[in-house]
Amino acid sequence: MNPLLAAVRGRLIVSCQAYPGEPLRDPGTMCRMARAVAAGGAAGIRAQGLDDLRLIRAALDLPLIGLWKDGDGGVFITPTLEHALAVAETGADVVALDATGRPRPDGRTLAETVRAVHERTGRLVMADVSTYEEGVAAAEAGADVVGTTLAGYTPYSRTGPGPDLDLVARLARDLPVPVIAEGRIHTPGQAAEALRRGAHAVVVGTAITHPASITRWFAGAVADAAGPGE
Ligand SMILES: CC(=O)N[C@H](C=O)[C@@H](O)[C@H](O)[C@H](O)COP(=O)(O)O
Repeated sequence: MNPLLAAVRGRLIVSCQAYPGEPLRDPGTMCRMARAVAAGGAAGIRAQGLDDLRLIRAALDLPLIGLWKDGDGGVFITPTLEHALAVAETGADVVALDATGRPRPDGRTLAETVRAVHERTGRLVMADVSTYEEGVAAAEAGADVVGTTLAGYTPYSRTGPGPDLDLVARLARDLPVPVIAEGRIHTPGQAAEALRRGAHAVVVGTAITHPASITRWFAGAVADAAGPGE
């Protein structure tokens, strides 16, 4: 197994991302976030945006999964080969990209994109998928690792409040490449369960690095407990 993938086996990877318009949307801030989660035991970092990736790469030696979100509908996670090459250029070890069955904006197939990333950069490719069929196709297309990142985020995939651990288990059972559980893992128990269901590693983002969401969870619970006011 590739040493980078071996290094994250059975471990937690933390996604450090802030969204457009948010107060923490700043490469220096995300770099500090990455250092903070590394201090807490993260075995790898997943991050978005070329500036964030460059800073995090310079600050940390941990395996780094990079992506570039562009656009907000359809294929937006590292949507084209140009985006993927730019992510590789930052020094990220793994290029994460949309590997759903939807047409890619540059007209390339997933297999063509994966091959070009391998040949031109030598980086690993993480295929972000939303269904079992997409996971199988991504492995056939040459992806080095498959993530359940987009489960619940395509119009045709199962949506639920929690992670799709059945999808993790089925992919882990059938694919010849490691499967990373990612998406809506909100508790340590869910992260542990993902590993028990066969995941190679677990990516957690929101529940660790997105204070607005975490605050909303707590504020909602407190408001529910308080009940209707006077
Ligand atoms: C669907 C999409 O755009 N996912 C993104 C992919 O990088 C991030 O916004 C997520 O935070 C990440 O996947 C981790 O998941 P969660 O934050 O649920 O732990």
